[in-house]
Amino acid sequence: MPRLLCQRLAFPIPIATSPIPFPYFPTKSLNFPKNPTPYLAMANPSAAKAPITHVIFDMDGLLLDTEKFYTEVQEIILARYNKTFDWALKAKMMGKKAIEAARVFVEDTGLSDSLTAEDFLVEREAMLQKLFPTSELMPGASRLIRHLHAKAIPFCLATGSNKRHFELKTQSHHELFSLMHHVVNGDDPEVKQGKPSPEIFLAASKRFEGGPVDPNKCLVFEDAPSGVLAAKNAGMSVVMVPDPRLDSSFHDAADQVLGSLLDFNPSDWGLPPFDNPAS
Ligand SMILES: O=P(O)(O)OC[C@@H](O)CO
Ligand SMILES: [Mg+2]
Repeated sequence: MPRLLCQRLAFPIPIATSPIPFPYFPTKSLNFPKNPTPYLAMANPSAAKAPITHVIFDMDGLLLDTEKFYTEVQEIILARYNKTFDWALKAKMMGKKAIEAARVFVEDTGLSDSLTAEDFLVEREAMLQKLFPTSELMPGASRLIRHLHAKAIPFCLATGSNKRHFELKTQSHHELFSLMHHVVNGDDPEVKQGKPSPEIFLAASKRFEGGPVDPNKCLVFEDAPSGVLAAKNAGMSVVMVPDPRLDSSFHDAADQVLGSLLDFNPSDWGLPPFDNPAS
């Protein structure tokens, strides 16, 4: 398996050459449904990797530095119950639709007798609405989006965030996010189940010009284990840019792992190279 030396992480990162056997179930419990409906990949897993023609971006934690807001608010709520928030719980919640993440939160913290998932969402909403408008871009996000746009590579957004939260988070980044061909939100009618279901990425692939796009030709960028699984379950390739505090065992399913979008080399995926790689 070729090994890509990744400058930032300073250790070789394997690029998966053989597709992950499908249906793919995580090696670690990611709060998968009790009787998991096998998410059979839509693409033939043995097919050689087609060149990438379309890109699908995740948003929270990948393009915008917003996961810290969820953590901050959840720590405040847990402190009221003398409990602490940890990255094992974070790994299970991130990337999910709000109500699905809320159910994980109240169950895993043992609060379900005193706090319903719905009440948790109400409690955190006011605090999040103050924080979201201050959302900043992750390193490399603007450069990559503008590069793909300049080279006419179709790209879109598929985020577990609902439309209201999307608007709050992007309100000072309108011009950049307006470059997206389309946006699929977590509360989209076509998205019945959140990540790791492949639904949101399959819905996103359908809405490109001439869609649905062959999943084999789609490259997803994600930060969360649930998002990486969703991409693999959709038969797509996925570059993971995880928070350094996330346990590295959650990197296994990704085709490539980077320390930052600044480390992404489009040529690795048959995409046009940056005009000025050092920028
Ligand atoms: O899918 P993304 O954009 O990461 O959104 C997830 C969000 O619900 C917070 O974890
Ligand atoms: Mg994310």
